[in-house]
Amino acid sequence: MSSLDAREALRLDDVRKVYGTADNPVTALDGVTLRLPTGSFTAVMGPSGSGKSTLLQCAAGLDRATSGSVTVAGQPIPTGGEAAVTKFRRDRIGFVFQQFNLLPTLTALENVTLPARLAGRRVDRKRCATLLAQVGLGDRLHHRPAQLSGGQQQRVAIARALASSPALIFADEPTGALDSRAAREVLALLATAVRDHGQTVVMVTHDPAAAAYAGAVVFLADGRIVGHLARPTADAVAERLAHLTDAVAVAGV
Ligand SMILES: Nc1ncnc2c1ncn2[C@@H]1O[C@H](COP(=O)(O)OP(=O)(O)OP(=O)(O)O)[C@@H](O)[C@H]1O
Repeated sequence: MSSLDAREALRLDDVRKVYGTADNPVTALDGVTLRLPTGSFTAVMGPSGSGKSTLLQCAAGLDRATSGSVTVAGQPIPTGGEAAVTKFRRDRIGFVFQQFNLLPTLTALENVTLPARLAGRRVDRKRCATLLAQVGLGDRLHHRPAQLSGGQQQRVAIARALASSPALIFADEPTGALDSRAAREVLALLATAVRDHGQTVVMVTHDPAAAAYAGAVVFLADGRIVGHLARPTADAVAERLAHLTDAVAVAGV
């Protein structure tokens, strides 16, 4: 595939991220190369401190890699000022966070239309309402977040992420604040967005049961990709993860 191939929703080439000072550097990502095709659902897993959040931050343009390149749907993340990167993110990337990140004073529908309003795009309220109906909240359009359960709030956040038809959705521990039933509903929605609508999703999770909803799992340890599992089951993921955590402990990291 060429470097401008839009069938590749995400491409990382030899991405390194070093925090700290020259005297005391912390290498959070140590040469990560990754290609994710459009329409894929990938879970990113690894021991604590392995670089999962850093990978997501750099891949989403929320933080800048120290070296290497990140390409979203064939377009490199701009290297210019913050305004260009913000526009790039708004146009191409959706986010789902552990704590939902809804605005408490806005209704469900207003939360879903907000990104378009902020970006100065035409607001398609009908489409946003349809998305809320698709995530099972057709009768909650005018409720505020405090009037919704955690699972319902996360479903609003998913509708919000889908509203701009982004090339890529990043989900950071999307089920971390939910009970297991609400978690299953949220994961099923993400999987449906991928299967039925060709959405691309990258999800950071600690939970093997959540990872099993993805089509593939990428394992990180010590800032490097150390494994890949296609068609994961919760048991297979848990086993791989246990080995990784043991290996990190043995290495004294
Ligand atoms: N802003 C920062 N400044 C310095 N070091 C950092 C910073 N952010 C992360 N790190 C370090 O980079 C490494 C990777 O951190 P990261 O948060 O990406 O790991 P993680 O896999 O997401 O961990 P967890 O599962 O615990 O959330 C760790 O060693 C961490 O201490």
